[in-house]
Parts: sequence; C-alpha cells; structure tokens
Amino acid sequence: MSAAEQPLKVDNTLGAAFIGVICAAILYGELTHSKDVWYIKGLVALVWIFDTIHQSLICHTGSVRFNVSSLKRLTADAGASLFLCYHKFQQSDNVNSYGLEHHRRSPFQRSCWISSPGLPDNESLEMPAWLSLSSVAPLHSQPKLNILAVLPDVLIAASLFYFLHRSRTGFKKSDTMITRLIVFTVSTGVFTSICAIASLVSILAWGNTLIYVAFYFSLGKLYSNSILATLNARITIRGLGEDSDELSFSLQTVTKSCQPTFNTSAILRPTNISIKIDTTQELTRDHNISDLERSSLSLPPGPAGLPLVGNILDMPCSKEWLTFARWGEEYGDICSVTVLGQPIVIINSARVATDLLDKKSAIYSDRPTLQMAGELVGWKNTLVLLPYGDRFRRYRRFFHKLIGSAAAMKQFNPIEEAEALRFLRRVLIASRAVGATVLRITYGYEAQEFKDPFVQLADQATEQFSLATAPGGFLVDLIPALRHLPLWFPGAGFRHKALAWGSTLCDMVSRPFDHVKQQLAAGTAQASFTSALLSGKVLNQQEELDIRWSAASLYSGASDTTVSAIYSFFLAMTLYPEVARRARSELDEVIGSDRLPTFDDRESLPYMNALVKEVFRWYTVVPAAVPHCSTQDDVHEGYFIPKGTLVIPNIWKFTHDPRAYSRPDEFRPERFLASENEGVVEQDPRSLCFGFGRRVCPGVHFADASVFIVCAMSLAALDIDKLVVDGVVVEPVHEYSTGTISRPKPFKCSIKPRSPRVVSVVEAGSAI
Ligand code: HEM
Repeated sequence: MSAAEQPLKVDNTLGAAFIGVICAAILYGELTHSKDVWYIKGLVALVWIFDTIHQSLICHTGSVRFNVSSLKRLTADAGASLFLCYHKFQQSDNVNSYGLEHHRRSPFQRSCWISSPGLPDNESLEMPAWLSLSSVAPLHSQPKLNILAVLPDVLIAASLFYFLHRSRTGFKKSDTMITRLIVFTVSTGVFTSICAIASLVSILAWGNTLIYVAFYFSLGKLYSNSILATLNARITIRGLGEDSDELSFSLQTVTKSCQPTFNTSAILRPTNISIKIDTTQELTRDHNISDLERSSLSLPPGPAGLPLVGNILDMPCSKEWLTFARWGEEYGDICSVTVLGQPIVIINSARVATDLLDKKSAIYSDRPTLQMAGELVGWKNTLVLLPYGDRFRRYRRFFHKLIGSAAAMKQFNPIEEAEALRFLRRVLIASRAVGATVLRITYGYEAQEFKDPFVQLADQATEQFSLATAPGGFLVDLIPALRHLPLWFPGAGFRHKALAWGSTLCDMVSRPFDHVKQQLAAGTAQASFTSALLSGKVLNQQEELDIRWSAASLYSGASDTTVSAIYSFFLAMTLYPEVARRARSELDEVIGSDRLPTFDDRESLPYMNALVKEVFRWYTVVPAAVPHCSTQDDVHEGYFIPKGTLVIPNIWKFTHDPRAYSRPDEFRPERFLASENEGVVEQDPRSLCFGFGRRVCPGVHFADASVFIVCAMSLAALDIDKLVVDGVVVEPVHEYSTGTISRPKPFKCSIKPRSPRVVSVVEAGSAI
C-alpha cells in the first residue's frame, strides 16, 4: 500500500495543518480603491469573494477541533473572515493597489486573527472532530487528482516563459521589457508551482499525515495573490520602461485602428497592458536593419553553452588566440560565445575585422569595463581602457600631435638612434631590458644604464597590466559583484593583488610626471611628450590629469610591446641565421663597414624593411588584441550583434592565416619583396597587428621606428647565433607567454660583436 493509500493518522503532524491555516490567513488579502475600469474591479471583487469563502472554509476546518456544531462554526468563521476583510479595507490608504502591500505590513496581526475565532471556550482542547478526519481524508487518497492540479501550474509558467522568450524582437528596450515580464512570470508562477509540487510530494510521501495540509491550504491563496500581484505590478512594470523622451503605444490600440496612437501623458495611457516600443534613436538606428534580416536575427555561431552560465567552461585560460582560431575553423570567420549573459564575438579573418572594426568604427570603438585591471587596479584612466567619448578623443589628440605620423616621429629620430646605440652598449656589456627610449620620449628622462628605478617600475606595471587584462584571468571580470568582497574574506586574494598592483601603477604614473614638473619649474626640462603638453600653459585639474594619464598611456603602451618585438627579433635571428646573413650583407653593401645605420638609410634597405614587417607578423605581440565593445545594435553578415557585445579580433590568426601568408609559421622576409614574388607581395602586417578603427594603436609609427633602428643597428654590429655549450647546440625555446601583451619565453642565444672595432665605436657612442 502506498503512503497515499494508507488511512490518515492524526499524530504530531496536526501542527502542520495548523501552520497551513495560519499561512493561508497571512496570505489573505483585501480590496482597496482603484481607478481601474469596471471589469477589472469586478475581477478583483470576484477574487475576493472566492478568497473569503475559501478563507471561511479554512477557518472552519481549523476550528472543527472545537466541539461546536459545524454550521454554527462555519457561520462564525465566515463572519470572522469578512470582518478581517473589512478591517483591512478600512486600514488601506493605498488607492491604487490590491491587497498585497498590506499583507507585507502586518502578517502576524493576521495570524492572530485566524486563531481568535476558535478561542471562546475551553472546549478547544478536545479533538473528536479531527479524529473523525481519519475516516474521511478525501484529498490525500487522490494523488492523481493532485498531479493534475500541479501540471497546469508548471505548464502555464513554462509556456508563458517560452512564448515571451520567443517574442524577443531584437529591440533592446522591448527585450528588456520582455525580460522583466519573464522574471515576473517566473517569480509569481514559481511560488504556486513550488507550493503545488510540495503539496503533491507530501501527499505521495506522507499521505497518511497532515503535512500536505500546510501547503494545500496556502495554494488557493497563492493563486489569488498572483492575480492581485499581476494587477498591481502593471503600474510598476510600465513605469520601469518609461523615459520622458520616449513614446509608448498600446498593442490593443494598434490592432483596433491599425494606426499607433502615441501617448506621452500618463492620463491618456490606455488601461490594457501595453508594450513599450523603442523610439527615437533606436527606431532611426534599426530602420537600417531590414525585416528580412530581423527575422533571422541571431548571434554568430559558436560552441553550445550551458543554461545560465553559457560558455564559461569553454573559455580558455591561456593562449586564448589558439582556441579562438580553432573555433574559427569550426564555426567560420565570425563566431560567438556567451559568458554569463555577455555576448562575445570573435573575429578570425582580417577582412571581417576591417569590415566591422574599421568601416563601422563609429559603433565598435568602446571598451568593456574590466573589473580587475580597470576598476580595482586603476588602469581605467589610461587610454587603452578609456570608454569611447570626449576624454578618449582628448588623449588621442595629444598622441596624434606628437607621434601620430612618420613625419611627426622624425623629431624623435635622434633620440631613437642615441638610445639604440645605448641599447647596443648594454647588450655588449650585459644584456638589459629596454624601455629607456620611451622614457626619454615621454618624460625627457635619461635612464641609468643599470637598474633604473623608472624603467623597473614600467616593466613591473606593464607586466601586471598584462596579467590583469588577460581574458579569464580573474573571476571578478565575470562576476563584477565580487569586487565588493571585503579584504578579509576567504578568496579575496585578488583584492590584495589589486591593491599592490594599484600602488605600482600609481608610482608609475606619478613619479616620472612629477619629475618633469620639477624640471620645468627649474627650467631644465628636456623636450618630451609631457613637457610639450605642460610647458607655458595654465591648466586646470582635469587638464593636468588628462596629460598625466596620457603620458602614462604612452609610456606603458610603448615599453612592453616594443621590448617584446625586439626579443622576438633576436629569437628569429637565432632560428633563421640565413635571414640575418642576408640582412647584414645588405647593410654592408648600402652603409659600408664604417658606420652604423640611421633612419636616413631606411629607404635604401628593402630587405631590412621586409625583415621589420616580418618581425611584426611572425611574433604577434598583442595576439588577441584588446577587446572592443559595441555601442549600438548591429547586423553583420546576417548575424545580430547586440549593443554591449565584446568584439575580439584574433590578430594572431590574421597574421598566421595560410590564406593570407604562405607557410605562416616560418620567418621569411622575402614574402614582402615584390621582386621575389613576381610583383605580388603579401599583406603588410602593420595594418593588422596594431588593431583597428578608432582604437588603432596610436604608437604604430613609434613602434615601427624603434623596431627598425634597433634591428638595423643590432644586425650591423652583432653576430646572433644559437648557443653552443661543450660542442652541443642549445636549441632556443620558441614559445609565447600568456597575457594581453605576449613576449617570447626566455631563450638562450649567443650574441657577439661582429668585430673588435665595433665594440670600441659602440662604446664611444659615435659613428663607426
Ligand atoms: C610592437 C609594438 C606594438 C604593438 C604590436 C601594439 C599593438 C596594439 C594593439 C593591438 C592595440 C589595440 C588596438 C585596438 O584596440 O584595436 C594597441 C593599443 C594601444 N597602443 Fe599599441 N602596440 C605597440 C606599440 C605601442 C607603442 C610604441 C605605443 C606608444 C607610443 C602604444 C600605445 C598604445 C595605446 C595608448 C593603445 C590604446 C589605444 C586606444 O585604446 O585607443 N603601443 N596597441
């Protein structure tokens, strides 16, 4: 015999039935004034009448424990319920809502009310009527009936969810409204469904007890409350989507007249449920999207995700560009994933990147908010993470003025040459990191040969930037609320890290800048990006802040990237000695052996120029770029890209795409020489590896100049080979490091001066 088929036992679960009576009473609502039309008021009145009858019957069931005649009891309970209803009606001061507001105010009061009808005499301690239930128990013996009662609840909630979800339009605000309706449907449906399921489960599991009564009695109340909540919520939901500059019209009005009636006034608003239609900007924007396209709107294809969390588990933790490239092969040049509701579009072809990020740069030039790097560490003030807007434009203007073209960069050629020479000196004496050139151009500061504090600071800060911005590096980027975790909380290690990295960044931004200010005041400042922007001007706080952070953007943007390109040059020369030999012979031929190359020689060195292009292509310094963020909905190649989508151009793939570059993994500068390819050259990688659109790297001329002069001088002065230890050749490691800015992992090579004369000339810092 199943639990449900056993006779009812009146045991200590009697209390559960009493709880059910109390809960039902707590949920008992009341009628208040309303400005609604008569049939809505009628519906509410009907709900209240049935609710009151239901309440009376529940009170009656609860009070049959008293040895009073059933009829007398029922009358008393009905009276009590009506009195309760009237009492609440009197208390009401909210003229626009139904019941629920007041339930929230005094639930305990109501629970007292329900017990009061049963307290007039001492007979309450007698139990005969309850005991008689053991022979009746009609509900618990009908599990099928209860299953039938549960199913409609779940079905209604599920189908409402399904149909609302399907009616998404692609208009952001309409979709927001639909999402709200879904949330509302789920939250009202969820309570009744849970209660119905709990009732069913308790009947099936403990059918011979009174546990199910606790749920069963509350069920009817939840139904009536759902109706009242729906009516009440109309006003709030409508209000949430309301902005003064937007219009709404009722679907009912449209169907009747076939012509939308626009209302800006709340008084004229129709009383039926209306859907707000996005107007002004969104309509003008979306009219470009044809009906045909709209009917097939969907994000680009990509790996299937899980419910709610999406593709969170598919996201790579390291060398993301390789995973992105694999997705490109599987799903096409434009694919997408969604992580916790955030759509991410990944581009795997240079053509799509140009079409999207260059040609439509007006809507693809924002940056996402990066919680760890931007908000917690503080990089949000540097150009690379600045949102698209006025401040962004101001910074870009500064950059453009000083280093925005090859011609503008010419003023820094002497500095580049002098620093390349110093670099050679350092390489010959002891291998040291570079960064001095950029420090000199940004702040006019001449770095010390060894362990310069500013160079060390920049190295440290940019390495931390790379780690902080690496996709998937920190959970807080996916769950922004985590940034509010208190420092002492377990797992808040990232916050301690952010504080430490923030202080490095602060030093990197302030110390060299303050140094320039001091020098300007003393009249000893050298020409530099910062001194040019500061000198002779009276600046307000904001203007000074912009210059301070622009200088830091230049300094941080240039140091690690250029260093990485130079490391990869040394790696390539170690791995491809024939390339180095050919470049050297061109240098010897054009320059002779009496001096080092300068910028003036550049045009006469075609192979050297091709070699520089290949350095940028072969080792992709910023392989997965810096994500762009779209500021408007868009349709591209038949795919819908909603506003706020992260767009990642997979630069590594562009520069290693066999469709564009033959044998892409090999270092072959001749691919860029027309004379060796029947007049056809492969695409200049500098149009790809510095990014796209309005976010294109502002340091492209700077980087190109720095890499050229260091490569040319190094080849003219140095022999770079594989290391040989005890007659055994040590193969250099050829691997990328992970992070936004990637550099070759440490490798061993042999660097020697080409001749004894080179050493003395380099050390003397003069022409050979
Ligand atoms: C090998 C050298 C370099 C490479 C490969 C490189 C690459 C890049 C890339 C891919 C971006 C992102 C572009 C986008 O979002 O579409 C970028 C941004 C940036 N780069 Fe470079 N860069 C290099 C050197 C430099 C130098 C020398 C400077 C400074 C003089 C610099 C300053 C910046 C800045 C400030 C940004 C942010 C621009 C913005 O968000 O508007 N970079 N770089």
